[in-house]
Amino acid sequence: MHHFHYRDGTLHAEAVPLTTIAEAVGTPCYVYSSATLTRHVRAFADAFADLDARICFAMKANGNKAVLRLVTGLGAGVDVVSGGELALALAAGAPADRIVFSGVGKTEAELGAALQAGVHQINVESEPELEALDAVAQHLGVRAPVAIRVNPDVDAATHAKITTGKAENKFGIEWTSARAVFRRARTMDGIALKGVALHIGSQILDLAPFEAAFLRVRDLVALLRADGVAVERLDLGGGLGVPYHAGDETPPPPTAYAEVVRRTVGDLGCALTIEPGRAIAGNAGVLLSRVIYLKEGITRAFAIVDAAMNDLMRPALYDAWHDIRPVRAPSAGTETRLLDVVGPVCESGDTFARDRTLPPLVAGDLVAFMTAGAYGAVMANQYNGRPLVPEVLVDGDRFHVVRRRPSLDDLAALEDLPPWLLREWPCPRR
Ligand SMILES: Cc1ncc(COP(=O)(O)O)c(C=O)c1O
Ligand SMILES: N[C@@H](CCCC[NH3+])C(=O)O
Repeated sequence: MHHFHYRDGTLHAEAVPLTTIAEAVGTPCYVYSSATLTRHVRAFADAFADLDARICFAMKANGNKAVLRLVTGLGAGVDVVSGGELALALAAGAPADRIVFSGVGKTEAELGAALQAGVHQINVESEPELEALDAVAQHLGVRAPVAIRVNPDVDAATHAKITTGKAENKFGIEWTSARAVFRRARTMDGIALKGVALHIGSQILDLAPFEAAFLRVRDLVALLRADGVAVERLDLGGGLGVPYHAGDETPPPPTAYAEVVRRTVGDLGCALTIEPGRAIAGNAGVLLSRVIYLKEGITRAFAIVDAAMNDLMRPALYDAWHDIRPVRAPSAGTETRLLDVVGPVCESGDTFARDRTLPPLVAGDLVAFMTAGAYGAVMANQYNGRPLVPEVLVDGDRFHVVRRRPSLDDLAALEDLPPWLLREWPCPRR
C-alpha cells in the first residue's frame, strides 16, 4: 500500500489527513511516513539478506534526526559526508561502527573526528587525502580503516548534475592510477587498507550502468589481489532511482539491484556496503503547501503557493518534476486546467511546474509536492528571509513534529522578524 493516499476525498499520510497536519503545524511543512521508510529499509535488507552486506543510509538525502533514529533502529548504518553529518548521525544514536564517511574534501579536523568516533570506514577519494588521513591517524595513534574510492568512468545515464562516476567528475581516484594508489596506501602506517569504494551517480533508473561499474571493479579486485593487496570490503555506493511521475514505469526494485550485485561481485568474498539515500527516503515524504493566490495572467495562470525554491530546490536546480496533488480530491467530473505553480521568491526560477494539469485550485487550497522526502528539507535555505520549515513524522494515526518551525529566539540573525512570518498569528481569513 502506498502510505500517501486518498481516503474520504482527502490526501492522507498513513492514517492522518494532511489537512489535520496543516492546521496543527502550518504550511509549508515536510511530512514523512514512518511506514514507507520502514518498508524501504526492509526491502533493501531482505534483498541483500543472503549477501554479506550492510546498508548505510546516505543521510545527505534526509538528515532529520527522527528519520535517522528510525532507519538506524531498523539496523541500517549511515553514510555521512561531513563532520556535521557525522555529529548528527552520532547524536541520533547511530553506532559509530555502522558509519561510513564519504566525500571528496574532508578536512583534517573531520578525518580526526571520524577516527576518534571509531567509524567503520573512511572512503578516501584522492592521494592528498590519503596522506592527510595517514598523518592524522598516526598522530592519534590509530590505523584508519580505509576504502579507496575509484572512479570507474561509467556513464550513469542520469542528470548531468548528479552523475559522479565519469572520468571528468571530481569524485574518486582515476581508474588508471588506482593500482598505484592502493600499493602506496599499503605502505602507510596510519592506514588499514580494507577495500574499494565507488558511487556512479544518483536517480539511476537502469541497472546496466551499475552492472558495468561493478564488473570493472571486479576486474580491479583481481588486479589488486594479484599485486598482493588484500581486498576484504567493497562499498558499492548508492544511486538507485525512484519514480517521480505517477504514471512512470517503476524503477528496478532493490531485489533486481541485489541480483546485479550478486551476479557481478557476489562471489569475491568481500563484505559489501551499499549507500542508498533517495530510494529509502524519496517516496517517504511530501512537501505540504497552501495556495496563497491564484493569479490569472493574460497568457498563463499562476497558482502562487507558500512553499518556494528555498524549501524544495530540485525543480529550480535540476528542472526536476514533482507530482503535485491537491489535498482535497476534486469531485468526479471536475474539469482540469493548466497552471504554473510558483513560489513567492523573487526569481523566475522559483517555479515548481509549468503548464501542469491540475484541478482549478483556489486560494487556501492545500497541495502536496510528492516524492520530496529525499533532497528536500536537507537542501533548503533561508533565501528571501524565509525560515526553514517544520518537519513532521507520521506513524499510523499519530504525528510528531520532528523539526519545529524556528522560534523568534532561534533566528538570532533574523531576530526582528515579526511573529506573523513565523505563523504565530492565526490568519484571520482561515
Ligand atoms: C558517495 C555517495 N553515496 C551515496 C549517495 C546516495 O545516492 P542516492 O541518494 O542516489 O542513493 C551519494 C549521492 O549521490 C553519494 O555521493
Ligand atoms: N541533490 C540531488 C542528488 C545529489 C545526490 C548526492 N550525491 C537531487 O536532488 O537529486
